[in-house]
Amino acid sequence: MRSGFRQRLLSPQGVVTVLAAGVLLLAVVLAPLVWGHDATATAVADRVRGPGGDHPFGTDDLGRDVLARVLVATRLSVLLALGSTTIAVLGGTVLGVVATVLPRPVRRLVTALIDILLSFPWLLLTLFFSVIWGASASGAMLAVGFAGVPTVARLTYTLSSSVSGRDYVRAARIVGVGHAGVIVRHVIPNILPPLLVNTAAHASAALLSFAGLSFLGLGVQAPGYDWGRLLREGIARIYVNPMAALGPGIAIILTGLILNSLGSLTGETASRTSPGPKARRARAIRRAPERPESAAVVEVEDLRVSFPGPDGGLVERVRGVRFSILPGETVGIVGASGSGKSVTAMAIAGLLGAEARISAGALRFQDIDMTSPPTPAESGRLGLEVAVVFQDPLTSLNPSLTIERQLTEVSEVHDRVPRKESRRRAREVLESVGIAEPDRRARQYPHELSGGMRQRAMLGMGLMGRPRLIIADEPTTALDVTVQRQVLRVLHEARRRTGSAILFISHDIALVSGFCDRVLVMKDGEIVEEVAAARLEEAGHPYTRALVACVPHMATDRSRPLPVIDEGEIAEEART
Ligand SMILES: Nc1ncnc2c1ncn2[C@@H]1O[C@H](COP(=O)(O)OP(=O)(O)OP(=O)(O)O)[C@@H](O)[C@H]1O
Repeated sequence: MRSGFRQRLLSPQGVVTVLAAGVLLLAVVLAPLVWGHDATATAVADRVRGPGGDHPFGTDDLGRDVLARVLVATRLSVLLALGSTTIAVLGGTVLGVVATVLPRPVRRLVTALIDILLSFPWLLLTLFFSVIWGASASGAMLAVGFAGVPTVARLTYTLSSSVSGRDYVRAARIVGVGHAGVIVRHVIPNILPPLLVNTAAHASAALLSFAGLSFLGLGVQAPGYDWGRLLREGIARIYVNPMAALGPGIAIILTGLILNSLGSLTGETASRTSPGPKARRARAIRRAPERPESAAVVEVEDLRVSFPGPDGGLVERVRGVRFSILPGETVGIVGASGSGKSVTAMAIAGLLGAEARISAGALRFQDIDMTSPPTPAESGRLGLEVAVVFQDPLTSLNPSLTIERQLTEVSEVHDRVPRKESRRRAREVLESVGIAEPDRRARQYPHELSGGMRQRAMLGMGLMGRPRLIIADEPTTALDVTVQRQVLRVLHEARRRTGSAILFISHDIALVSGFCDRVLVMKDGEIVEEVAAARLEEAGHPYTRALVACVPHMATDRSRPLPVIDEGEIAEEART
């Protein structure tokens, strides 16, 4: 993993970038000490000289060495650019990340404000702010910094919104990780690479803006000087000594290039490094009250889920769904894409976003009423007792955390299990889900595992708790048939060992009927039929019969095309 970074570092671009950054750093640190005297010593007899042996860039109108002044100005120019970049990046990142977890109306307000500010050109904003803070070095630093906040905030908001919709963030929420934990552990490590690249690009733009402000007389004031100020002084003498203007100009361009190259190098690095700070939080867990063994794990009565439609109204996607799941039972939901299978399952797990409007006669997991937001203790229990395995193994796991870290999160957050113990347990669980060499695999990142292993690792996350319900949302769709079987076997084994119930979602009625005890058939947001898996052939609803008819069997005539589901025919048949 890190060899990729080494390769990049050892590439011609990497070597040149590192050497150039080293020279720049030396200039920042040493130039004022080494050339400080030459930069300020006046020699009236030598004033306004062109480039020559003693003065490679010539002299200014007080006879001071221009090259020495350009070198000495490196410190102030770079530090001011970095200062304003820090303001922009810190302010923008905090605003962008926090905006993603704000309630919808406030979030809209904040993003609208960011968009309005973005519609003004950066330079215009900078000039506006520099008028507020006055023509000084610190005023210009604040102006350039604050003018950059909206750009960084927009980028951060877009990046973190896309990450916070990922399955592994949803999984972390199930585990009960709060907003701060999700941001620190899951969002920031995954938006860091593009942010770092952007920071470097921002630093080089800030350097330019600073030079611009000083050039206009709004930045660094005499007797101080940065490259922008030197440029301003040099322009006046450009026909006598072009190097007086070109010198600081070249310094600005070279430094901008170094910052940009560092950005791409660092961006690549960040995507391959392990996570940043580790937030740890444990919650008091209220143990589940004793319940009779036969009581349903899941109870759903007249569940309706709506989402805002394109015209602003609500569109009902799940309509009057009703079913229950007993302990240890395996229930399958089949149906066409968009029929509401996932929405139903996510409603049970409490994982629908804030935009979903849920109403139900009853929506209960164990004794937890899922129609209202869970209390902290209930969240803790949900984290331990509901396991979710999503369809896409690549988005199900956080790419910036090792497998072990993702598994131990559950027990550390909820069970206050010491790190060493939860690591031991993680290895046990990995072994139990059929992952060979659990020690080695635990230390790897998701991309180093095969698709089937990632699915099993995801199931392992659920098994780190005390699952009463495993929701498997199309867990095998992306896998080949052999791996599908392994994953199903592991699911089956997990159910046997833990006594957990399974809600298994799939398009594939053959798979569901082979794996589940009972099948719910969904169509257009409704359960049109509930049937024992063994009696699917006797299904009464035309849609179920059509689904079953599409599955080839030993007696299927292979010379003829498989039947196609005809919606019109089914509707007609259902009416009669
Ligand atoms: N957050 C959301 N906002 C708006 N509409 C949504 C949202 N989530 C789901 N829907 C809509 O609800 C309907 C049911 O979606 P759901 O994901 O449950 O389908 P599904 O049966 O699981 O399909 P698939 O098998 O393709 O995953 C779809 O029309 C989908 O577009």
